[in-house]
Amino acid sequence: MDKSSGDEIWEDSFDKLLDPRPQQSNLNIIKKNVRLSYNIDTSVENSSHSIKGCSPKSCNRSVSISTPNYNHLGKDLFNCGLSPINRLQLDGFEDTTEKCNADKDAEPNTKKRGLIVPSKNQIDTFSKFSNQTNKVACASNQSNKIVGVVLKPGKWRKSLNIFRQTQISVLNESKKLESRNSVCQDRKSIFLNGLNKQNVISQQDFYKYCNQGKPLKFNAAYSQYKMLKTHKIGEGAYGEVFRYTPNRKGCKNDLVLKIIPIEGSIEVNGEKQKNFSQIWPEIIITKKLSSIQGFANIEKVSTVKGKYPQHFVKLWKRYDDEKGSENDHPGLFGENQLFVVLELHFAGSDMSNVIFLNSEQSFYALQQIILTLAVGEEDYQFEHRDLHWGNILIKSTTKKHICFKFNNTDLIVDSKGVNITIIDYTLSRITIDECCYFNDLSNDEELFQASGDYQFDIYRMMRNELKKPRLPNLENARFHGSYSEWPDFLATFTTIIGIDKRH
Ligand SMILES: Nc1ncnc2c1ncn2[C@@H]1O[C@H](COP(=O)(O)OP(=O)(O)OP(=O)(O)O)[C@@H](O)[C@H]1O
Repeated sequence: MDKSSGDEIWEDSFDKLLDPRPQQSNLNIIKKNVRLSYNIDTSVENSSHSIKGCSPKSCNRSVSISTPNYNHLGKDLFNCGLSPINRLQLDGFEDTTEKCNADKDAEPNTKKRGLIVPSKNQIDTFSKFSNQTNKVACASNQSNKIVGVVLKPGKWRKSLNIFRQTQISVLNESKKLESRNSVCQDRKSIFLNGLNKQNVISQQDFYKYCNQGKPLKFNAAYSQYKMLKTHKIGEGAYGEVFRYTPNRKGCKNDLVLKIIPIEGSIEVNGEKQKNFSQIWPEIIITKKLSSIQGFANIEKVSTVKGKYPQHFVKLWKRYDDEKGSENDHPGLFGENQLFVVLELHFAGSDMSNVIFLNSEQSFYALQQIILTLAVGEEDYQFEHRDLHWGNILIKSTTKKHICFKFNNTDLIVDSKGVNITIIDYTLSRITIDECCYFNDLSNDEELFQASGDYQFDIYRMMRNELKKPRLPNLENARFHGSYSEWPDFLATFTTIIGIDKRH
């Protein structure tokens, strides 16, 4: 906000907190040109102010943005059907503000958990245009709006899978889409500058990494007697997550098990199971980042074999009854099924389910997120690449401060009672000893066609950034998509905290 403009009138304690902090600017952690908050505080809700130099026209935003940021600056404040500002409306989404004329005669959209399924008209339009361009134009909409797969904000992979399952006949009409799907589902981890043989991790190498000679028996390794107060707390497209208190002395932390089926031939949750090589980057990344404040703390990785233990199946059913699961029933796994189990420290609830007590708390949570990313990037050229609020966990803490070590400099941030943890490195990238581990996102064409939230615009914007000519070396790869994500992230984040009146 331009202070000379007399706009201080709109400033509140939250904006003041966003003044660049000299220490972090000097370290290049906070860029000087990071956009400040748009004052999405409670004070702005009943106002219709604008920010100097950033009128909707002068903002120069792409017409494909489904959640234009400038909406909350003008009279359309909080009136965008796709905006996270109206997050609660998204579950039963009806886009009343930006309907395509072509939709007028369309049958109503089918709603399935977590997914806003496009109408037949939208899909036809999608198929028609997707062969020509990766921006799907809506015939009657002058603004070239993306109408591909409309996904719920946050975890998108399951929604995408459900879309594939439910719309399979329509997708079959488009050969190009069909072939993209098969490529996409057979996603491969790629080592940027590794040798070919490094692409393949043998079972034996994997077991060795887990300190095992062979897979353990699932039922015995995770018998219910070793675990107290076990319950399912979450799920992803790749696995189930259970929380428990270890039944052993001296173990202070609750742990979570992330159980991921691998190497099997049956599809699970609409995805082909990963093989050892494909899961390898996630394991390496999790282990490497584990010692950095703000990343998930891992206790151990193991490989187990066998049917899903009955006590986990019961907990899975309970979760399904209470909350509804989008995943396949784990009873489908046979005796020979292999699973990789990640044992992580319990790190709290994801941000979409947390209500901050005040603006300070949310601001310091943001500081923690930024510093975590900064340290990860500095130490390992880490990029998360899917950092939506479902992948940020928040836990209360009695510690007054959270300490980070950035480039041998200690940085201390107030906790304000919250501790953040960044999770889910499925799409992340890391460089260790000159070897870069990542999943190739470029095959996930539908992800770049998705709309429904500003989150999906970010994916497109990042892809465009990466398409810009550059030298194929690591230094360059590192430069792209680094701190440049922050302004948008910051804007989204401040939007999010503003909308839910969390302060
Ligand atoms: N360390 C943890 N502490 C607390 N909850 C966790 C932890 N790790 C995972 N979870 C919970 O489990 C859910 C799924 O975990 P995660 O995102 O790692 O799975 P995934 O299969 O990789 O997801 P995706 O579908 O995005 O690929 C999270 O959203 C979160 O609610």
